[in-house]
Amino acid sequence: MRSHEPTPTLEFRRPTTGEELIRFEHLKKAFGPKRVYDDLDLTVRAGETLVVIGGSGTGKSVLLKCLIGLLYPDAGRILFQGQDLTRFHEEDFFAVRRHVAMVFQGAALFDSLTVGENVAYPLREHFPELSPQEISRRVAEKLAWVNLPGTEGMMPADLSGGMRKRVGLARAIATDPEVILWDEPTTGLDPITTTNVNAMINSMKQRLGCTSIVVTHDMLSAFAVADRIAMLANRRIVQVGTPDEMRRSTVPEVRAFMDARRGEMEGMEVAS
Ligand SMILES: Nc1ncnc2c1ncn2[C@@H]1O[C@H](COP(=O)(O)OP(=O)(O)OP(=O)(O)O)[C@@H](O)[C@H]1O
Repeated sequence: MRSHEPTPTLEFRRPTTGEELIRFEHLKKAFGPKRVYDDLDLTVRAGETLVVIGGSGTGKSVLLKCLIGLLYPDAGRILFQGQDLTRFHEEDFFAVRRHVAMVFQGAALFDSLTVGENVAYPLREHFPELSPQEISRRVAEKLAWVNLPGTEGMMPADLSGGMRKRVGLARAIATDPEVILWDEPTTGLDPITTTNVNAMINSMKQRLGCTSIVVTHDMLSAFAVADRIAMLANRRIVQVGTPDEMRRSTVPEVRAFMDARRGEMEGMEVAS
């Protein structure tokens, strides 16, 4: 919880591709005795897909949660177009979430609402001025984008896991966010659905021109979508680079992580 000094609400301007959009600076975070970050630095550029890799429990999801105000770091700054989000109160993050949408690990749908009502939910929250016709139009558009046209009247319980995931995505992108956060988007999915999710991440970039941060330990997925890959280990980012730079890395933590996943990587080389 923040102290009650006045904070500005987020001022957003459309970024130019390649400019610095988000910067995590000297971030520290602990849960009791468990130190997650000691001094974490990471920059995200507008229009890129940045994949954050790292072992289990290294703090990949915590990073995304700090960005949308579900958690606060203990020290350091999170700059969004130069505005320090760590000074924002919880209620100020409402404005941030219109521009930064998170696709959760589970689809986290409202089971008592239809598919259409689920996708309409953030639109009603963030754009109360929209007419019911415009909301229906946008819902239909987003469901078509995730290859689920005409499913507005279905209930979440009637959908397969992969379909639920896609409805979750349609809901996350309903407000046309500039930044999409993907938390383990391919975990637990079969290979075909995984390929579809990777294609979706790439197509959102083409369609929305958005910036994505993808948290995963699925290296196939990482290499399929990343412009750059950041490796989290030992409570900090140990290297950021293009997929090729990471493949050729001599940083011990990166090498160890890649070597442990050699099977996956070889599969990828055969497949490509
Ligand atoms: N709300 C919380 N309260 C206490 N500890 C937490 C909380 N959220 C995360 N942690 C701890 O912080 C550490 C980092 O968690 P995080 O979920 O970011 O890991 P991760 O890298 O995403 O792991 P995984 O790949 O297994 O999902 C873990 O040790 C986790 O138990």
